Amino acid sequence: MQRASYGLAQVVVRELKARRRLAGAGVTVLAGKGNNGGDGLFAAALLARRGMRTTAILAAADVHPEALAAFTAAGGRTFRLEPGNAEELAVMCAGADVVIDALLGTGARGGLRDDSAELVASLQELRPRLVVACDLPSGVDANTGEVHWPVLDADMTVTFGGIKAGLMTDPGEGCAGRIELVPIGIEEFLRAEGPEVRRMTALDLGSVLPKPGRRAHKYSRGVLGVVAGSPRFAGAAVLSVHAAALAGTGMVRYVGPESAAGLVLAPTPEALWESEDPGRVQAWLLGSGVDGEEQVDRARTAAAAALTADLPVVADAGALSLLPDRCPPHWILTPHAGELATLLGSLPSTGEVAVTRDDVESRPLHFVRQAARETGATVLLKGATTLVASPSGVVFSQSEGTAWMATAGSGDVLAGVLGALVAQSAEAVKEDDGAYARLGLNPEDRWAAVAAVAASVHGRAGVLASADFAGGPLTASAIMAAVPRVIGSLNAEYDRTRP
Ligand SMILES: NC(=O)C1=CN([C@@H]2O[C@H](COP(=O)(O)OP(=O)(O)OC[C@H]3O[C@@H](n4cnc5c(N)ncnc54)[C@H](OP(=O)(O)O)[C@@H]3O)[C@@H](O)[C@H]2O)[C@@H](O)CC1
Ligand SMILES: [K+]
Repeated sequence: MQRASYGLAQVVVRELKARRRLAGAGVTVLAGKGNNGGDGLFAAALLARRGMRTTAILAAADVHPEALAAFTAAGGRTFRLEPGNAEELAVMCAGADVVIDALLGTGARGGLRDDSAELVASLQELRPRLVVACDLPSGVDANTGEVHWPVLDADMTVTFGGIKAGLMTDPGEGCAGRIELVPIGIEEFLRAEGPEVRRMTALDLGSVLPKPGRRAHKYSRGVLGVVAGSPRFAGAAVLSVHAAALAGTGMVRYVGPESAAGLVLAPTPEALWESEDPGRVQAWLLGSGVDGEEQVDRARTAAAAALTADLPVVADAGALSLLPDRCPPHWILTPHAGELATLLGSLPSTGEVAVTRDDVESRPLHFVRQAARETGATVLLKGATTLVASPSGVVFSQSEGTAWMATAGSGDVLAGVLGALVAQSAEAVKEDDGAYARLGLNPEDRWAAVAAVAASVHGRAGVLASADFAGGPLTASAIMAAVPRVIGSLNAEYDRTRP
């Protein structure tokens, strides 16, 4: 607890310094009855000893006694939250340079209640200057990221020992701001337990991104068959094929109507076109923009061929309705929240209970796991934070992108990047001592890692492309154009820093 509160106080000092508000700063801590409130009060005591004006709002009759004693001994003022004074206290809190939210931590059941809920709802409206959440924003479920409103949106969350699953999963992640991890000595234990939700670091990405050997040729580097687009939605095929080519696959074979093929080949003359059977491929990308009987038939034929030949498949958009009864883990589905709701509704186990887009957005971790478990496929759920679940329950969370990426065609680019990585990675995933095995993943969970790599590369490409425009808006084409630079810099960083 001392390490946690010391780490919290240090981060607050650093943050105030960066904002040039350190001298004589006003600090208010909202303290609940558990150890989270204790951490907040001990941290505020340290800040009081540095000369800051510290105030505690005590949200329970019996807060952590030692922490409260330390706080008052350091000169902190206390106010008790009582029926009827929440609004008045909220106005007072809003004037502070920093508000520390230490109402509820990992021991919470449900969300803020009664007066605490009223205080936080009022304070949220008043938009305090700087909010730092202690361990996690109060009201966010540490294990699932599900949120019991109201929650005070944090600018940053100082979390202890390990990054909780709920801070890597929306909607919780959306309330947490920047995450700062403070080690408290339990990290080895947590590592042994294995993380609930994983996140690929730049080093992880560099270790698994496919790199051609000296004797590589286009066939050895992975041939991707693509059934995408249609006369009506030709753009989806144009984008996914070009993105796949940029993400380093040896060759793309496009299967579709001649009218779409003309458009596809114009920006990507490297691709080959077949109206029907494309010959040998290492993987398939099915679905983006597939529409109309003929193109749906091509996607269905390719899906059946993939199943027979045991080839990996990326199933996007239209192909989500062409799945076999049971998919293998090397089928990677890429729905957004609305498509996942539809998919879940079509499964026998959930068909009785309608799942809506809102349900998926409120409980993405729950539903992505359910979809993977029940389809047998690896499921990548697109969103501000992209979650990837393997059928065994292993989950990756990647959140590198920017909100500007919520633009038409962005998902087609992701599908193309993922298709390219899948076509190139099929051999590496099978190796017992290869890069994926070194991540400590069982073979069936490695496809989720491949999908997480694609999500991360896509997100990083969006950020890089937006930076080219001083952080401005993006098109899908701009995201796509940045993909080779992202792959190049991740590989270079890995070569520079690998163990
Ligand atoms: N674990 C570790 O190794 C370390 C943990 N550390 C810290 O401890 C924190 C966890 O502390 P914690 O277990 O005391 O939980 P926390 O959330 O502060 O309080 C829960 C209490 O509040 C109550 N309560 C429950 N729900 C409620 C609700 N909805 N609304 C109102 N009240 C509610 C409930 O009491 P009850 O209602 O059952 O009487 C319960 O007693 C963790 O986040 C981190 O900050 C660090 O110091 C480093 C090491
Ligand atoms: K908290």
